Amino acid sequence: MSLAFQASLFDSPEAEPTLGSLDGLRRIPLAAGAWLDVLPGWVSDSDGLFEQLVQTVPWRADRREMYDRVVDVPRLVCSYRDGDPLPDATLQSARDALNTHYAPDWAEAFATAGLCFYRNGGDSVAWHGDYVARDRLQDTSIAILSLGAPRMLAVRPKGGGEALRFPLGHGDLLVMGGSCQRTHEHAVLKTKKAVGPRVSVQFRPSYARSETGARNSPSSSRTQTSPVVRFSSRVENR
Ligand SMILES: O=C(O)CCC(=O)C(=O)O
Ligand SMILES: [Fe+2]
Repeated sequence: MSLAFQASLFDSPEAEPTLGSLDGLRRIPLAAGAWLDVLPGWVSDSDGLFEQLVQTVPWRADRREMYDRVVDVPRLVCSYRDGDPLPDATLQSARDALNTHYAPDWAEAFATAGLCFYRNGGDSVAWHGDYVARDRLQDTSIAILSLGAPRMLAVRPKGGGEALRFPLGHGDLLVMGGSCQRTHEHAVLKTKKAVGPRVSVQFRPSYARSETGARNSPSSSRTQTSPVVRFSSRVENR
């Protein structure tokens, strides 16, 4: 897979990724009990981590049924279930640190990891609330670690309202919490700007699922066959 990622100016080539303190998280309250926690630059020296994930994760190209046709999901994905070893020790440490930090607030630990690979500005995820979590009455937290080229994560209230846009850069952390999955939608929209590749790592409690609802483990996804995800409530390919 070719990589047009411009490595950070500050990473030394042999540097190991380092997790910063989560004490620096800043909370942004949204309407209706939703909130976001943001921490730019949580993971530093992460060029090697990014490149390793791009090269070694068994990325899968999903297809999904949209009304009467089957379309490509516009990004590559790989899902790690509760108990699956993660593809890099830093991701394990990141999930442990998040669980330690948030443990006093809720009982549902981050357990799974969904990885998305956005190859360029044409890759995207359409407006959605994460599967299962959006239909629950209880609050859910989902943490996103962004690596590689910056992309904008947009968040808006369900049913209309102003969209907030958060630039997620290399090593940045954003946690969606409270009622966010059921009262708000989020998206990484396509852009015509020339943007490099990006990997998003989403940590979720075990019941919550990514936008497509896909839950296959890496072992079941190593084949290059692309299962069709039957799920068509939104227009995906825009
Ligand atoms: O790319 C991201 O950071 C968000 C991905 C996402 O929302 C999803 O897969 O459910
Ligand atoms: Fe999502």
